[in-house]
Amino acid sequence: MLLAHRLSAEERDQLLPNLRAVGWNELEGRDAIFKQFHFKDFNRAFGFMTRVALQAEKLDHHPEWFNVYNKVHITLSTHECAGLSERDINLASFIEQVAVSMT
Ligand SMILES: C[C@H](O)[C@H](O)[C@H]1CNC2=NC(N)=NC(=O)C2=N1
Repeated sequence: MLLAHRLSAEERDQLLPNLRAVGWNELEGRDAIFKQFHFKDFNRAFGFMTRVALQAEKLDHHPEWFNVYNKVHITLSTHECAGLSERDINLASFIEQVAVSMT
């Protein structure tokens, strides 16, 4: 896989507004993005996680996440570059598509 690089200020200005608009935010104190999802019940939440997990494995890019019942909290960051890379943006975009289809 291509080496990941931390997004530049210009790249962030270009790529983050779409994700901010749907609830993703940059963390303070860590170069990562975060969003909380709420579903109707555990089945929906876990179905969502299953679909994201399979894609994450395919991309070899995995979410840090927390689930209880119908809540899923997700943090995305790239270890290789110790921060936010295009891989996180791509995975977040995929996650959004799945979430829309599950709510
Ligand atoms: C060796 C392998 O490419 C790395 O461990 C992958 C696996 N999944 C990963 N997931 C995330 N979110 N960030 C990474 O840097 C990462 N690295």
